[in-house]
Amino acid sequence: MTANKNASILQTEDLTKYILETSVYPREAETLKDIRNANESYPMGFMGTAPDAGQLMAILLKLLNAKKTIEVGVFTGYSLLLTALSIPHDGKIIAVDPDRKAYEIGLPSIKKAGVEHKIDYIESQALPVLDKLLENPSNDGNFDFAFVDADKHNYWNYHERLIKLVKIGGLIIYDNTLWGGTVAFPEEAVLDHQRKVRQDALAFNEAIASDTRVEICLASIGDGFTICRRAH
Ligand SMILES: C[S@@+](CC[C@H](N)C(=O)[O-])C[C@H]1O[C@@H](n2cnc3c(N)ncnc32)[C@H](O)[C@@H]1O
Repeated sequence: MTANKNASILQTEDLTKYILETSVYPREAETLKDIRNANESYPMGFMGTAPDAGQLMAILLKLLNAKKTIEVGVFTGYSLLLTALSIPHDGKIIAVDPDRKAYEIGLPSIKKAGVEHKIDYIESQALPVLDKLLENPSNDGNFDFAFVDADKHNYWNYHERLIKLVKIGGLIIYDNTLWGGTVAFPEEAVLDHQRKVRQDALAFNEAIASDTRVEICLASIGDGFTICRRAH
């Protein structure tokens, strides 16, 4: 068994296509489409957050009335723009990624959408930025929402920091936690290039499942979305 890269976690291209074409693309903002289109010709453009998972994230942001958020792993900005479109006019996103070149691909769409003022983009590795935020006690529990879609081996390090920065009742979402379905593959079916990140995903999934500080749902959407609600 190998992951079908066009089929998301559903593993059938037809079903993925049906969901996208029926309920996602017809309602997707033009500026988000622009980023998706730009990704098609950008190296590793497939890394953009899956639009159906993004649609779920937009609803959660609105249900939460999220105003202050953190994004770890921006790439060309699909999930960032989606977040900026889902929070109020005076909402703020601290968005961290060392790859400014990728961010600049999506920046014209972010500007066109009129939401650039909500974004504080920090060109950096995320851990030092989160540590810096934690140095200021007024940041404890000061964020409504965080989205993590970056280096998978650091997910637990991000979690230990974000659990302090996000308020009780706030959400942290981790992307790619099913890693193309490989988390459930027998070892011999896993391709060499999938092995390392699959191990990271397995370790993270096990750790988060026994973390009593959060309520969790591993939603089988996109490439696996682990939704955590800070419980205390
Ligand atoms: C899967 S992409 C993010 C996709 C993005 N959510 C979107 O919708 O387009 C992963 C991103 O994580 C970034 N990244 C990798 N290591 C990082 C780190 N230590 N801190 C912050 N970002 C990192 C990469 O530069 C890359 O842009």
